Amino acid sequence: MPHTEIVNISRPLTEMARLQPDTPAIIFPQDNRTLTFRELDAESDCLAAGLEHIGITRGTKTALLVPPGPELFALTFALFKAGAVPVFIDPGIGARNMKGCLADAEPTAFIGIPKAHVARRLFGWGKKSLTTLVTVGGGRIWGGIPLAEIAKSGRGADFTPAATGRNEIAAILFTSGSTGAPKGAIYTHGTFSAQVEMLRNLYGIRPGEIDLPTFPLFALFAPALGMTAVIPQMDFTRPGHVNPQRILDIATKYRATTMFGSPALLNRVSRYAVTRGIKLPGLKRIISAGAPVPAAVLERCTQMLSDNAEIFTPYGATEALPVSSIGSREILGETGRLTGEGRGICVGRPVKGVSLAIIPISDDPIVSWNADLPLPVWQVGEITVSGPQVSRAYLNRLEATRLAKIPDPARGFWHRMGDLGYVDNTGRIWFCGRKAHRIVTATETLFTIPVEGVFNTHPKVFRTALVGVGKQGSQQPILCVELESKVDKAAQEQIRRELMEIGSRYPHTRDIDKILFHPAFPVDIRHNAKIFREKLALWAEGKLS
Ligand SMILES: Nc1ncnc2c1ncn2[C@@H]1O[C@H](COP(=O)(O)OP(=O)(O)OP(=O)(O)O)[C@@H](O)[C@H]1O
Repeated sequence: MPHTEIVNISRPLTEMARLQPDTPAIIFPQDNRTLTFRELDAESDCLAAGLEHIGITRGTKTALLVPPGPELFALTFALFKAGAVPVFIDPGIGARNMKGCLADAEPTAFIGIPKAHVARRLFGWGKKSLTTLVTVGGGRIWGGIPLAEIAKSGRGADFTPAATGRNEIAAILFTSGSTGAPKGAIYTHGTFSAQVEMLRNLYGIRPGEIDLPTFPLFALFAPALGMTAVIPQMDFTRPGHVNPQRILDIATKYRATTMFGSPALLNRVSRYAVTRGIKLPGLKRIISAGAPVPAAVLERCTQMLSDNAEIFTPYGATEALPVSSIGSREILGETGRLTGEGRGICVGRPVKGVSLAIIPISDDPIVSWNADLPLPVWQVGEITVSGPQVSRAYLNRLEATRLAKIPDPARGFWHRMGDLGYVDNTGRIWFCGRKAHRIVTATETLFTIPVEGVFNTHPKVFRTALVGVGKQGSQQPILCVELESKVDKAAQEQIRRELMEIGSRYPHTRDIDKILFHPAFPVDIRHNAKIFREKLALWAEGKLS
C-alpha cells in the first residue's frame, strides 16, 4: 500500500511540548494567566476531543470569532488536531462584509464570544449554514454550548490528531478586502507547514524566544515556532490607535525578543518611545507587513532598538506569505534613498523556495502559464509567485480564482499578487503599488508608489496617495496629501509650491499638478496602514466638482 505522509499543522506544537514542556507558550497578562507548552498541547487535545463529541470533526468548517488569548490558541490547535477547518475573518470588517464572508465560507459551526453571538443573531450571519454553536466565556443564554462544558467532556481524553495530508484543507483566511470584497484563501496543512519553515529560516527564530504579537493571525505562528507569545492588552481591530506605553511596558517586562506590528502601530509606538528616550534593548527584531513602512518610521524604530537589532519588512499577502523580505539596514543604507527618487519600494529578494516572475499587466484571466510570460529585469509588471506557501484558490469564488491563479502543468499553479513591481539586476523586487490602483491617463500609465515616494520626501508630509479621477485611459492624476499632525493649515500653500518643485525633478512626477490636502486618509481595518485609494478617489472627485 502506498505510504501517505501525514502533515498536520498542530504537530509542531506537540513537538515543542515535548522539547520544552514547562516553557510558557502563552502569557496573558491582563488575566494573569500563563499556559506552558505542555498545558497548551493538553488543553487543545481535550478541546479537540470535546469538539468531536459535538460534531466538530474532520472537515467541519468553523467560524472562529474569538479575540487573541489562551482560548483562541487552544481552540485553533484543537480544530487543527480534529482536522476541522477554522475560518478566520477580521472582526473589524463590518457587519455586512462579515455576513458576506460567512455566506462564502458556509461554515456549519460557529465559535465566538458572547458579543459575536449577539451580532450573529442580530445580523443573521451564517443563517443558512450554521448548525453547531459554541460560546467562549459565557453561558447557554448566548445560544451556544459553553466552551467550559466542551473542555469538561473532553477532559482526560488521549487524542490522536487527524491523519491529514499535505493537500488537505486546514483553514480559510479572509483577505482584508482593500481592493473589493474580502476573499477566503484556502490554506492546506502543507501551506501552513511551509510558512512556518520559511519564517523560521528567514528570521532565524529559535525555540525559547519571546514574541510580542500585535496582529492576531501572526500570533498563531508563535507556538509552532516554539516562541512564548505574550498577548498585549489592546484593541486588535485598531492597531493604529494602540496605547504605546502599554506595548513598551509589556515588551520590557517580559523581555520580548521579537515583535510583529503593522506599520501604523510601529509609527505610533516609535514616535512615543523616541520622544521619551525609551529603548527596548532586548528586542532582536521587529517584523512589519501589510503596507509599506515609511523610512521615517524605520529610522525611529532603529533608535528604539540596540545596534544589532533590525526591522524586517516581509512582503506577501494572505494568499502567499512570505514572498520576500528586506531589513532596515539595507533600506536605510541604500534603497530608501532610491524610493525617494521614485524607483518604488524595495521589498528584498524572494525567499528560498518561492519562484517569482513579473508578467505583463492585464486585468484579464490567464488560462495557462507559458514560458514567454515573464518580463525582463527592470520592466514593471504584475508580481506572480509559485511555491508551497501559496494558496491555490479562493473558497466559493470561481471568478476571483480565475483572475488570480494561472494553471501551470509543471508547477501546479501561479498566484497573481495583484501588485505591480519589477526585479532589478541583483534580483531584488521593487514594489510599485497595487494593480487596481494604477492610473492610466491619455498619454501614460502611472504607478502609485513610485510617484508617492517622491512627494513623501517632504519633511512636513506624513503620506501621500495618488488617485485617478475619470475613466481609465483618460484619468486625471491627483495627489492627495496628509500632512504631519503638527503642521499648521496655513502652511498648505507654501507646501503645495514646494511639492510642485519636488515633483518637477522627475519625468514621472513632473506633470502632476493637482494637489489636494486631506485631514486623515481612510485606511484598512487590519493594519490601519493600507490607504483606501478608491475612497480617496471619490473624495477627490467630489472636491474637484
Ligand atoms: N512589505 C510590504 N510592502 C508593501 N506592501 C505590502 C507589503 N506587504 C504586503 N503589502 C501589501 O499588502 C497586500 C496584501 O494584503 P492582505 O493580504 O492583507 O489583503 P489585501 O490584498 O489588501 O486584500 P484584498 O485582496 O481583499 O484587497 C499585498 O498584496 C501588498 O499590496
